[in-house]
Amino acid sequence: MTWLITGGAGYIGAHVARSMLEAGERVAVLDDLSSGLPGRLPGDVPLVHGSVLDRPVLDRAFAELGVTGVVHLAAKKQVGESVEQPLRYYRENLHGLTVLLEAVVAAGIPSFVFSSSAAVYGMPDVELVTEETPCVPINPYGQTKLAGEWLVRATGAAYGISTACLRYFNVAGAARPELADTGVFNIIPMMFDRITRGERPKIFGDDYDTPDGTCIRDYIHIEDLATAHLAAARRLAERPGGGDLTLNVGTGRGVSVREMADLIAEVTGRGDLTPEVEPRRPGDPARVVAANRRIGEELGWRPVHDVRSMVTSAWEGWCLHRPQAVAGRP
Ligand SMILES: O=c1ccn([C@@H]2O[C@H](COP(=O)(O)OP(=O)(O)O[C@H]3O[C@H](CO)[C@H](O)[C@H](O)[C@H]3O)[C@@H](O)[C@H]2O)c(=O)[nH]1
Repeated sequence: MTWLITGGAGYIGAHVARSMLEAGERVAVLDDLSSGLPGRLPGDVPLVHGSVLDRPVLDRAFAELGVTGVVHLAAKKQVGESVEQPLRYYRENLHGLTVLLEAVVAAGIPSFVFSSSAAVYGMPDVELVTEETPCVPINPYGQTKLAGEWLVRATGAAYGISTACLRYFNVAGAARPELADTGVFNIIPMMFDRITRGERPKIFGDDYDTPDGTCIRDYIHIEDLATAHLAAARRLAERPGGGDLTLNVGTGRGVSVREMADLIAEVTGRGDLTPEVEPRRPGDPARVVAANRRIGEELGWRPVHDVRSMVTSAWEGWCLHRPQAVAGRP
């Protein structure tokens, strides 16, 4: 099989590509390089510079590369930006998916893995979020992921394509510093950013109904997330002809913002910069932790990395990508 990974030069995509290559799969990448970096990929991986919105590029790539399965990760993923620019998010995430699926159907490709998100659940009011927990997304980003799942399942059912929708929880860490996330959009890089400026990290709200008052999340190491894609892709390849899987990809362990801040202080050696508590950030659920039984049963997958290795590897990546900032810190 040859798997085409859309968005394969991105932070998550490059880790998925690496994991699949190491397991002996044949991989090619399609990326518009709007945020992806070609240097994240081994030189011998075919890289098509193009968008999932560009049907002729897709048709050509499928034919020339002999693509037999797609792992679709190319998408916009910033919640705040999606509120400001909903049309852009619907266009890139949902229209892009539609064009891609049309090309998949036309080419007769039998397997499709879709990158979904815990954002589909919105503000879940449960201890552990199962795949049956109602999906009530609260921002355009989550809406495009939920509607994307519907579209993937409906297309799979209509055309006999085997599909998997993977709902990622909070992704963090890096397999190697060069592959680290370069964005500053999530708690770990946001706290690194403050710390390297010599500023105190911020905690958005400590009056939630949780043991220490701060929000709880389920952080999943990017290498574990990548092996979940590998396992899903292999499962689809083994069972062609249709059928769909919808799976949470999380650890089942909750970590509070306060615990994360303590760990970050320890790893960066800046315990002197005690966090400052800010008001709650609008739209933050108190607790989002995955039930991960289904993915264990379906794919035999389980996470093996802990939160400390996520923070440590993310910090190594941060230091590599911002050497001056880190060297110049007070
Ligand atoms: O400097 C910071 C940054 C974040 N937080 C807090 O840390 C928690 C995690 O925030 P992130 O921004 O890292 O992640 P979210 O849980 O808000 O969002 C993530 O998970 C969502 C699904 O639940 C979506 O997938 C989204 O794209 C992804 O970034 C939140 O309580 C947030 O308020 C802080 O206290 N201080």
